[in-house]
Amino acid sequence: MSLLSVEDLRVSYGSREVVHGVSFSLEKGSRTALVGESGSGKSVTARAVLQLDVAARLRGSVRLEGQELVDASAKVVRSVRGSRVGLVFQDPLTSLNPVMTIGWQIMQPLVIRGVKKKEARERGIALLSRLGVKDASGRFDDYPHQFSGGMRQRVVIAIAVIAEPELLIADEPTTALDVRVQAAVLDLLHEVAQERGMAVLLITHDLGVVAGFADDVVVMRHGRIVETAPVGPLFADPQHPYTKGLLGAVPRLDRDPSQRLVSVEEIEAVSR
Ligand SMILES: Nc1ncnc2c1ncn2[C@@H]1O[C@H](COP(=O)(O)OP(=O)(O)OP(=O)(O)O)[C@@H](O)[C@H]1O
Repeated sequence: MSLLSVEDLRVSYGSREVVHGVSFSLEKGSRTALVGESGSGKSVTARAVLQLDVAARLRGSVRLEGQELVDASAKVVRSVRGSRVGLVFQDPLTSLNPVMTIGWQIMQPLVIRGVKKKEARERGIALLSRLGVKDASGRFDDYPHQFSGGMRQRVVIAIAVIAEPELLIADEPTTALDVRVQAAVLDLLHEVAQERGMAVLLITHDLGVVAGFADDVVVMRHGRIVETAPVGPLFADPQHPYTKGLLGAVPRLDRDPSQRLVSVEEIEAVSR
């Protein structure tokens, strides 16, 4: 049985349907990237998995290890959120509480599950250190404003994974960071996911980050999936014209410099 199985998921806001029946699945411990240009429905799809948006009306099926979430009670969905499925969003500042120490925030998912404070603290410091924060014990009682953007995003990841969820949904987790920090944070996320056997659904518009991170890629466009493939075949031999266009728009060091990049208008034209 798949860890996450999404079938014919439709999402509407009022009378406007923005996701038109998407289906994909994630196996335990696997990493899938959901890619597509801005507005293609990636975030709406990811948020629908955990019903984070009260205004969204869902149809279809979202099952976590066979358990249907679309028509589940709010209590069931709440119990899945944060414990079985962790979440990381783009902006670490809005994800953190500015008046609580980062240590307190990292410990919370454990403390509310009955772990003693001393143990929660030790596990929090070890995880923060694993995520590349130097002097993690000395900095555990700092406040978010005392951390740089890259460090804050490590804190957000620590909060999301400390209770060892089976699945992490990471929506553009590094977009707000500079390129060097982006790569470091994604590498760490990859390592921590592997160590813990945690599956990851990574939402990104950046195909450059997909190659080193994901096993499988789901390409969305205009609220539909246009292609699903393992990462190797997708990069080597994309089937859909839109995917070809997306790949053609990625700058590569090994590209023949005499060839231009493909523009978004050209992608639109070729896949219309
Ligand atoms: N709360 C909302 N109410 C109404 N429409 C929404 C809402 N959230 C998203 N949409 C619409 O759904 C469509 C898909 O948006 P979504 O945010 O999923 O795109 P995306 O692929 O994640 O793009 P981006 O990378 O820019 O976040 C867009 O047309 C957007 O305007």
